[in-house]
Amino acid sequence: MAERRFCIGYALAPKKRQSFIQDSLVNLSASRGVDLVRIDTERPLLDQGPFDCILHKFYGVDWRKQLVEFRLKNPNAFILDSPDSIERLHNRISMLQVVSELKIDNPDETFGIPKQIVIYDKETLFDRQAWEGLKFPVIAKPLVADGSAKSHKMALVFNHDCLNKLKPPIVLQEFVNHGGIIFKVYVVGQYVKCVKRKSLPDEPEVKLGNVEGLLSFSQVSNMTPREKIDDKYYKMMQLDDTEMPPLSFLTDIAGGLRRSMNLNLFNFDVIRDSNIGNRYLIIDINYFPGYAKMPGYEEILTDFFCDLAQKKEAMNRPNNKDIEDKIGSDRRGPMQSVDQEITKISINEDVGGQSVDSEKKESPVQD
Ligand SMILES: Nc1ncnc2c1ncn2[C@@H]1O[C@H](COP(=O)(O)OP(=O)(O)OP(=O)(O)O)[C@@H](O)[C@H]1O
Ligand SMILES: O=P(O)(O)O[C@H]1[C@H](OP(=O)(O)O)[C@@H](OP(=O)(O)O)[C@@H](O)[C@@H](O)[C@@H]1OP(=O)(O)O
Ligand SMILES: [Mg+2]
Ligand SMILES: [Mg+2]
Repeated sequence: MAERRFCIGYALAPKKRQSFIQDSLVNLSASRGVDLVRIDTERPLLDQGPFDCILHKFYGVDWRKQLVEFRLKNPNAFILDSPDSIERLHNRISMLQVVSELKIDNPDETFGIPKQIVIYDKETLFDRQAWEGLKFPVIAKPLVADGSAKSHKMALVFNHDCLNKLKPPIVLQEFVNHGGIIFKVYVVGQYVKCVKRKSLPDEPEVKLGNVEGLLSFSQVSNMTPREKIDDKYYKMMQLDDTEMPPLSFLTDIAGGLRRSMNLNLFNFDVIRDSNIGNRYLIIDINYFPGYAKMPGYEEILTDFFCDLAQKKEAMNRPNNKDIEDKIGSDRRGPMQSVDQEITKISINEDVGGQSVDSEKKESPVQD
């Protein structure tokens, strides 16, 4: 009998396709029965396939409609992840709200988010009352985080004098000294991996190079060669002495976020407060981040795909009790909970106003 293969269609922007779809991943997945097939987003999705799973980081009203139609025709296929769930990460307030609601019992470490306010118009920007409780310096971030270049344009603001340079809607977030190092925590289903990266230096140093009361920057922790973050990178960037946060702590946070956001593929940025050594702050969550920079990304992603394939196979069997038990004893814990999340997809038919038009989105500072 012919081998049953699991077909994953991917819809990714060219930059993401280039970084993520590498031969090493495609070949490893293929050797384990998983085919990665490019979806031509210029053609109707329903004319392509068949697909057991759709992997996407692609936006727009039309794409959402196509996913709704695909879902109706293929009720047993997985869609990673649901556009509604991803949408939450496109707004820097709803993105971090989920962190504030998370409860984790940990005697040794605490976590939260920096103090922040949202400003929708210029009037409120100059209203001192709106700033109550917020201390300089602050980071002005565009409210929208849709992946456009503008949505990554930030500004460090040191005083009230340069506020006219800011363009609402923005989030003003207190700058927290964190020793110039950021932890990026990658989540792939139940798998969690933390890496270190260079970040903004602490306040006195960052203030030095600034004369105007405002310092613009963009994707500072992404200024890294497009290669894997490994020990060589840590040495080169002088990051090797920095202690990682406890992995069990990060895994608890990752699991909590995964469940409450109903997402499988994301990363979150964590900084450690220099003044309170065991206090961690989550400052950003990104959908489908740059996994290719994660050491061993091919194995990690392939394991995840194979888990999906196994689950699909189990779902197709008339009596799947034994298989469910087998998957349940998997080394990464029960698949059931992950897959309940994957299959529990609701795509809102009413997609008006949800599209992402990168050119129309504003940056926080005047161009
Ligand atoms: N509250 C904060 N305190 C100190 N530094 C911060 C804070 N918020 C952000 N930063 C710094 O600014 C950088 C960019 O911020 P943030 O991660 O929110 O932007 P982003 O454009 O969404 O990033 P990404 O490229 O990860 O999507 C961070 O990597 C970190 O170096
Ligand atoms: O550029 P890379 O592939 O490495 O991935 C980056 C990704 O860019 P891409 O999805 O457009 O490619 C970004 O997504 P958008 O916010 O722009 O949607 C964001 O998630 C970054 O945090 C990722 O970097 P990482 O945090 O993993 O270092
Ligand atoms: Mg970030
Ligand atoms: Mg981000």
